[in-house]
Amino acid sequence: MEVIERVSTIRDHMKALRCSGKRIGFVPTMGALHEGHLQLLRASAQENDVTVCSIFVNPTQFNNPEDYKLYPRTMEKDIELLKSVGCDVLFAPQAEEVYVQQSLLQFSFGPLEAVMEGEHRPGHFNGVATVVSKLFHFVQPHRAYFGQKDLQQVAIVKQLVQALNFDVEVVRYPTIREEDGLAMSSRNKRLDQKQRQTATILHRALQLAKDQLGQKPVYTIKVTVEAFLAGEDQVELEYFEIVEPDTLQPLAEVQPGQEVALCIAAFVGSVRLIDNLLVNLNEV
Ligand SMILES: Nc1ncnc2c1ncn2[C@@H]1O[C@H](COP(=O)(O)OP(=O)(O)OP(=O)(O)O)[C@@H](O)[C@H]1O
Ligand SMILES: CC(C)(CO)[C@@H](O)C(=O)[O-]
Ligand code: BAL
Repeated sequence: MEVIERVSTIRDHMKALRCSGKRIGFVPTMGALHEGHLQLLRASAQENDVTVCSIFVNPTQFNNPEDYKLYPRTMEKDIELLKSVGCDVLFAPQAEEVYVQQSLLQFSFGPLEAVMEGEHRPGHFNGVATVVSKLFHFVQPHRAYFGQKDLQQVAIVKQLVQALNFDVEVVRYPTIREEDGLAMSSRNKRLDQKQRQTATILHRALQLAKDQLGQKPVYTIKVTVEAFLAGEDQVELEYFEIVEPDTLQPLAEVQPGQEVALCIAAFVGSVRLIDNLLVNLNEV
């Protein structure tokens, strides 16, 4: 596996690969890799000639400085894991090179960024859109893989690709979970043993809501989920929403046969976690 730090080097390397007719798959990450990331990488390795992974803890998408400082960084172990799944190129740039000047770019995603992560993490999607645009320019992938765990991020990236005419196919890959249902996430590494057990409450809350879908009104389901989390020590619910899965707009009611997304964000101790479930109302 090639490990590349410099922007000029990755540009030259990718240009050469594209010119030789290779199909390029790309998995952007912030590192501290886990099985969720590895599945995205395996899918890319299977569906493309060359797989590139980026590891870059992007400062502009953190609305909370403490979250940025404490974000897990495990580069040596990450390199071993990348080799084990057949990744061809790791791009791990320095922030000074990605941001040669303070970023002044302003994106606007309209209603899509007015809810959930966009509402609760001001500036977050502007930082994501900025860095994803830069990474797409550097890597020039044919396909880019993103996890369903960050459902709103996938929708933002799809809108970005359309708005800027990037010639990139965006693939949404299903959420990979621990055996007890907790969605894998790099931030899980910051949970202590007790909090790690408690953290399954996000998934349990989504299951509880799913069981009531189509039987109880949306408002009642939301109140039930709020009460479920309110009873738990060290847990603070930020939002629970039932939304349309593409526009991410909250639904006041649901119809038979409709596809909906159940989305949740909550603090467990000081660690903020998110999760979601896609549900077809015909199947509940
Ligand atoms: N459990 C998972 N299943 C599938 N994809 C995942 C999972 N966790 C993360 N991803 C995807 O991996 C890519 C890189 O994510 P990132 O490096 O931020 O890791 P993360 O585990 O989401 O960490 P955190 O949420 O703590 O930032 C994103 O597209 C993300 O959606
Ligand atoms: C897409 C991404 C790598 C941009 O920094 C990040 O938001 C992530 O890891 O999901
Ligand atoms: N995995 C999404 C990136 C973030 O939470 O900042």
